[in-house]
Amino acid sequence: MNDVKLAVLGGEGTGKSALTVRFLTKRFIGEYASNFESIYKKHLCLERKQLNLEIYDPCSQR
Ligand SMILES: Nc1nc2c(ncn2[C@@H]2O[C@H](COP(=O)(O)OP(=O)(O)OP(=O)(O)O)[C@@H](O)[C@H]2O)c(=O)[nH]1
Repeated sequence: MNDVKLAVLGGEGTGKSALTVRFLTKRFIGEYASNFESIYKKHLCLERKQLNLEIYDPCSQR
């Protein structure tokens, strides 16, 4: 089992949360409460390897 940690980086309002949630749920959700950071965890199988994926989605500084 491999652990993979991923951070989503980008400018304010560029769609970091939308991209992350779409990857995890296959759905586009238009609006978020984006004033807090989130860590998502997902278990997946990629090329026959089991992965524990942790995705860090930071909130922009305002
Ligand atoms: N039409 C469209 N709108 C998008 C897309 N991705 C993001 N948006 C919109 O762009 C806005 C910002 O998206 P977020 O995912 O909140 O962006 P973010 O980078 O996480 O924002 P911060 O954390 O505030 O910096 C939201 O209103 C989304 O609905 C897309 O692929 N298409």
